[in-house]
Amino acid sequence: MHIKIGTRGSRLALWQAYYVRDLLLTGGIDSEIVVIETKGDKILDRSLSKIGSKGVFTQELEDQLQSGEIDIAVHSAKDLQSQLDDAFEIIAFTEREKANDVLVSHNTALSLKSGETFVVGTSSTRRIAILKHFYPQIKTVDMRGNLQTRLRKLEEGQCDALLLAYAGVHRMEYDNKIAEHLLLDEFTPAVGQGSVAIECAVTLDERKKSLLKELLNHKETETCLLTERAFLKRLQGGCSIPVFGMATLNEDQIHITGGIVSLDGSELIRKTQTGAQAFPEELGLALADELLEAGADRILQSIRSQNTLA
Ligand SMILES: NCc1[nH]cc(CCC(=O)O)c1CC(=O)O
Repeated sequence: MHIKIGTRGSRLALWQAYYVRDLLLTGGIDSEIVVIETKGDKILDRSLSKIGSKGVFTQELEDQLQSGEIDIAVHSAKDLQSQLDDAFEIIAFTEREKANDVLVSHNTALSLKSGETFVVGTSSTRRIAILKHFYPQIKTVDMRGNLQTRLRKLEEGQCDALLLAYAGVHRMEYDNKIAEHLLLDEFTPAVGQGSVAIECAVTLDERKKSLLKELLNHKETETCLLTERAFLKRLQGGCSIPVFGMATLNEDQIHITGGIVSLDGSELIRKTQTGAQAFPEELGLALADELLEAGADRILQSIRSQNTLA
């Protein structure tokens, strides 16, 4: 059997594709990597919320899954929208890396906790709103592009530090620039952060599907991500909405903590729920419902009206 792996061309995306290729090789399966450029890779000068975030990094990959040019598409799980088109499915989530965010700088003495004022580069609405909530002394500047581009901008002095996912920083071997590991109960990650999702067309050969699942899927991570993604789907949070959520598994219990922050950081709602491992989606939906009742509904409304005005 031979598998064609579709991926975007950034260094992090290629790392993910080679990681999947290695897992397949360990199981005796040969594969090749097909690099596909997406709209999100081409458009760097406008904010994602303006080009319409839905599928900008996935459309071209899905086109090639559908036509059979590639067997699987490899994504950072957090970049994959919570509601896939009916023609596609996620067949595997790889084992999650540590999911926390980190502060990255040439000056590794920098710290949010220090209370000092400095400039942080990030385009994530979640990170900006959480910074405003817990660390109002910090200034932020918009910082798009892949990790290498952002690090170059840091080097040029456009900001003092970047706020990034540990997983990407570690995979790109920039660990020596980590100034601070941020707390999971302040900077709760985006849903899916740290795991790689494997997508295929529902029509893919069943033999291929079951072998891919066996070699690539990490059961515990899958349970956590199914919980988180059901939660996100109910809140309808794309990347332009500061929703956060993270599930962990302890014996046969899933714990999920999740919430939402208003764009100006003034209001942050967080809730935690625990449920049986056998019912991840139900737990994610229950947490979302609890949040909606506790005021997330109102925050979402106000964010949506601000986004349409922008
Ligand atoms: N939105 C871009 C993106 N998608 C996945 C990662 C990091 C790796 C991961 O979480 O899988 C990043 C960069 C970042 O947020 O720092």
